[in-house]
Amino acid sequence: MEKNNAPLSPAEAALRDAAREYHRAPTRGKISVTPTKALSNQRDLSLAYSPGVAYPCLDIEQDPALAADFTSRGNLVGVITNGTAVLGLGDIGPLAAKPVMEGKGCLFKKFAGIDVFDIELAERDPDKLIDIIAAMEPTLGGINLEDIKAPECFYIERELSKRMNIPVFHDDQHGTAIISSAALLNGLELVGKDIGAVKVAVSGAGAAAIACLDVMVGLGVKREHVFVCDSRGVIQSEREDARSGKLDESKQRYCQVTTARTLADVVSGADVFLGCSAAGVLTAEMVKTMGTQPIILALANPEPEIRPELAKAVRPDCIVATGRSDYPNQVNNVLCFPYIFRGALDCGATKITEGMKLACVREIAALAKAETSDEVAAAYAGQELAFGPDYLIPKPFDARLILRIAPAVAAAAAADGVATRPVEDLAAYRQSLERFVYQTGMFMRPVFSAAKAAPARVIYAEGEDERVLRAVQVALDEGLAKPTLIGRPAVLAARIQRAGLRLKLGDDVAVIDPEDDPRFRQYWEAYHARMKRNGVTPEMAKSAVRRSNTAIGALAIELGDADAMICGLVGKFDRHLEQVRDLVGLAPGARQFAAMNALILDQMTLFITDTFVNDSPDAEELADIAAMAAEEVRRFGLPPKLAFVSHSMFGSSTRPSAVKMRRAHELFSAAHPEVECDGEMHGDAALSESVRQAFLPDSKLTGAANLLVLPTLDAANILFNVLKISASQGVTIGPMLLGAAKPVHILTPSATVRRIVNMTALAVADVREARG
Ligand SMILES: NC(=O)C1=CN([C@@H]2O[C@H](COP(=O)(O)OP(=O)(O)OC[C@H]3O[C@@H](n4cnc5c(N)ncnc54)[C@H](OP(=O)(O)O)[C@@H]3O)[C@@H](O)[C@H]2O)C=CC1
Ligand SMILES: CC(=O)C(=O)O
Ligand SMILES: [Mg+2]
Repeated sequence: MEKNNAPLSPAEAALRDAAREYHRAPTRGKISVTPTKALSNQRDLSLAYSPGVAYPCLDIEQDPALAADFTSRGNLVGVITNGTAVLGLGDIGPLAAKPVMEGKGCLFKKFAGIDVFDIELAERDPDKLIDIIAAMEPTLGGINLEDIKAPECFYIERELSKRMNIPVFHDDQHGTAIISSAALLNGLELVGKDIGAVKVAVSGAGAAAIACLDVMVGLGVKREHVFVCDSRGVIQSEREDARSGKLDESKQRYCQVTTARTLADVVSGADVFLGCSAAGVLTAEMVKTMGTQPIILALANPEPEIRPELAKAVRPDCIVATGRSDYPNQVNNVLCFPYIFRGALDCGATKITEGMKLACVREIAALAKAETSDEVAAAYAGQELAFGPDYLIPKPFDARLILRIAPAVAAAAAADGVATRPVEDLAAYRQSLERFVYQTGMFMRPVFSAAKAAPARVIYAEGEDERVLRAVQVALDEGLAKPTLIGRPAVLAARIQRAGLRLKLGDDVAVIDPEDDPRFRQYWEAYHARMKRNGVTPEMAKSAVRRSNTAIGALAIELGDADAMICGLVGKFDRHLEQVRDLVGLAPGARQFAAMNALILDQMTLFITDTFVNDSPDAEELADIAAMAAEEVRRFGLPPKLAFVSHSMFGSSTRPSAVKMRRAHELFSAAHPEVECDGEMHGDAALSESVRQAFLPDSKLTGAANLLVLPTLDAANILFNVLKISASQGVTIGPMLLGAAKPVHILTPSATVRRIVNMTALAVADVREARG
């Protein structure tokens, strides 16, 4: 990556701006510390702090193992750097490294539920660094060293592992080694080459490269087949530093007696290229000279040693992996570090052993060859996920990573004798890990993937709204949709310019001018044809089409000019619904419209219905609404789990609304026996299995419900808004309109750009689903 003041392409400039905005707003940075206990009265205060806190303190003094029960230490990892080798950006210092460390913290949390303190230390002296980090043992359950440069990192990690009684892991070394080794094993299997016979050319001799090589040699690569370059060329015996004995021991292990001097020399004839160095150092010319079906692991971040398209252009037979998420085969340590720590923390491991690392290699390599689960297929809809040159290793959003790696690591820790709390029942442990699978990180992924696989034509009724224009820009950049804006061209152009957007009217984006469009006649005639038996004259049809952009959008869908519509950013929900009801109508089999909203909260994702349409649906209507809502939940790759919620708990009340909810559950359950559901029940019972089981141990609903069916519109709408406002970090999706004959979503005036983008993706995914 170029430094910030270098000229950037428009796409790179857009990414830079988006990244700055993402880091700055709505809160500064990416991570915060949140209390997990109530602290709302005098008693809480005396428990959380003095005097009550003294008791767990004294208990821990007596028995240090109790710190795992009484504090958050057992789930807390320190991501620690001194900023000397930050991604491929180099020695940018600890302060500038902080966004990366916060980022690692987010990944730990989202993928494995692990809390992180990111700790950036202004200290370069290895011995002092060791002392500082070792002194943090009482605070942390594990240490993830990050972006500390070689060769110091080897010494630092070795000494800390010796001194500390908690897992210490240098992510850039071992995380990278684990993933790249899995990719190498699978790549060699695909090209049918023997690991003992392949020639490996390497760019980089730092933390990542040396660790990768050590594992690869352990797996069978012959050391004499390995040729390594650092920033000064090939590491070989004639080099001045080699002759004078100044070569670090880690490089010395790979020093060769050879006439090769440059990367080009060693790449020639190589079967494998491993790059953990710097952007663009491997040229297309060099790739041309590689052996048959070469495997190229170009892992420098964020810009790899070579872009896959350049390598493929000269060698279509090559297999390429990079550290980036925008190409196939993302070899990135994010596939490993959340899960190896999950397993290590859960069994109280005191070390990360070779056995635990090899367990990760095995699981990751095997996972790429395992049959793809429904969730993964949904998450990466439209992509080829069969083991092959473009699918060497699993994808980061593969939910099975945690389910497979963490138990394998815990088992290996027990086998190696480092587990202080060995996991007794691995099957039960694996099941307990499912709670992490459907959390926020994964949530919109299936919908976006489905949309990207087949971008459909989405029409936006409020095209002139700046939020819509910004969302459309994102939709275009992401390849989510082919947009049509309803709006006056001059106004649209002025607002696009004022917002500094790049979308081009008529080019990227179609336009319907509500004041002057050649299709006007066609549209009002269609309106009239549809409404003439509702007392609408041709003149009234003309005026209705002129007055309502939502009507224009609905007619555009009706006449085949668009596939889906987003509207509702201005005006009342019910006015938009009226147009949709009249002009789009109900889907075959649907008996009413309904609305559902989703909340992505820290601990869970919740869908709530009916938030906007039906005042007080009866039991039959609620059962129908629940069925439509459950279907929509599946669109997110989630198995729906329904709770019909009420003031009543499994018959504790006989008031009409309790009876209604009970009946709604019975009707739904009879029609959809395959879906997990129960009711009527309290809201807490819906989310807590233990509360529910105290009343009904054999409930058909397991774990937490993810879809709450509420008795009335008031209840649903109020619940949704209260949750929305009380969850500071919550993301909301919706309202999703259920029951319409075509994908139409009526948003609300409070919709943000992000919500419009999400709803665009959902509308496109709906189109895809409807087309089958
Ligand atoms: N995809 C992934 O998961 C990961 C990728 N990486 C990437 O690997 C790269 C190195 O990281 P790391 O090992 O932690 O950093 P280090 O600083 O420890 O090592 C960097 C190495 O790259 C060498 N190098 C620098 N420039 C060149 C060049 N032009 N040609 C050949 N070698 C060069 C350095 O040479 P010298 O020894 O002479 O200074 C050094 O050996 C980064 O780009 C990082 O983003 C790292 C970890 C994970
Ligand atoms: C991925 C990573 O840790 C790095 O590039 O440094
Ligand atoms: Mg790193």
